[in-house]
Amino acid sequence: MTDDLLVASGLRKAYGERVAVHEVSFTLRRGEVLGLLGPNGAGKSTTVGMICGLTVPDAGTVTLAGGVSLGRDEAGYKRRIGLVPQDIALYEELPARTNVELFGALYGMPPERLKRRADEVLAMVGLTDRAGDKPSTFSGGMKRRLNIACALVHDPEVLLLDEPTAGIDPQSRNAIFDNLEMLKAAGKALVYTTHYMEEAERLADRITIVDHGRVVASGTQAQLFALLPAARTLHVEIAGEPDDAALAGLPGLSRVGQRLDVSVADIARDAGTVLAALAERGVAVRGLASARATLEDVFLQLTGRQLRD
Ligand SMILES: Nc1ncnc2c1ncn2[C@@H]1O[C@H](COP(=O)(O)OP(=O)(O)OP(=O)(O)O)[C@@H](O)[C@H]1O
Repeated sequence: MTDDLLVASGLRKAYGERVAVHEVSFTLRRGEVLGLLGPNGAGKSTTVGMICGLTVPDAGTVTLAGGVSLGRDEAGYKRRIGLVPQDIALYEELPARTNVELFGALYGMPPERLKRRADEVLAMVGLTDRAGDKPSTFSGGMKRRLNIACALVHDPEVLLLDEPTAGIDPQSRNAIFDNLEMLKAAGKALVYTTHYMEEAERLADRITIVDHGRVVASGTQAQLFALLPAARTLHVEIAGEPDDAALAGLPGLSRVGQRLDVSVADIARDAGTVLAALAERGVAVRGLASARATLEDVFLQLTGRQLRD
């Protein structure tokens, strides 16, 4: 018996000769945000499409708790899933409230419940005051939030969000993150696709890194950072021109002009050792800073490439 709410197993999709998703598997639990992190073209949208039933996989299965799958009970499956697509999907000239109600009607929600629920989801995304206005008068961030409200109207257990912050300002992005954190606290399970490692770091409990349609690593942030040879980099600013011969033999060190970057596993333990070794070699230190490893470092370590172009 597992407490997985959704299990995606061996998903594969090719478009003609091009294989968009080779083999993607992951699990999702209640109250969890799973980050699907990967560069443009990694296969994230195709994967999301297969989970919500918009794209038919060539192979693989997606099963919800209770054994419900698209093949066995399509309507039952879709009622439990909400999708916030990458491209905003709204009727621009219909009021925000009508947009939400239309999405609810697709799921056959009875009118009374739909009315109540439309109020709830519009409040949730902070659009109560604009419920009677048309999306054509909204900012990009407000449209994104309305799209989230539409995806939530039928009260799904799983919410799939495909790059939901594309093209919006930082303030709107924070408003969306607040909404998502609230949903998570309410026990919803979220799949959040992004190529922004900062977003995955902030929101995700577990992260599945995809590249070229394959899962290259999966785990909590701590588990992913453990794949790196060092958890932090120590930046040491030095005086004068260092003698490379004097620096030779110091492990994990690289020099960028008058800055030395030293990879260290444990800052408290290793910083003193590094400084002592430099003093011993007659290298004068003018400044010291440290930076923690990021998911960008993890991606680089695993693929040899940057996450962003
Ligand atoms: N309908 C389609 N027809 C043909 N090729 C497609 C189609 N959809 C996606 N692809 C290709 O599949 C690969 C994966 O695309 P996908 O959109 O899933 O990636 P992504 O990780 O979501 O990228 P992005 O963040 O840029 O949307 C790409 O090479 C893309 O060109």
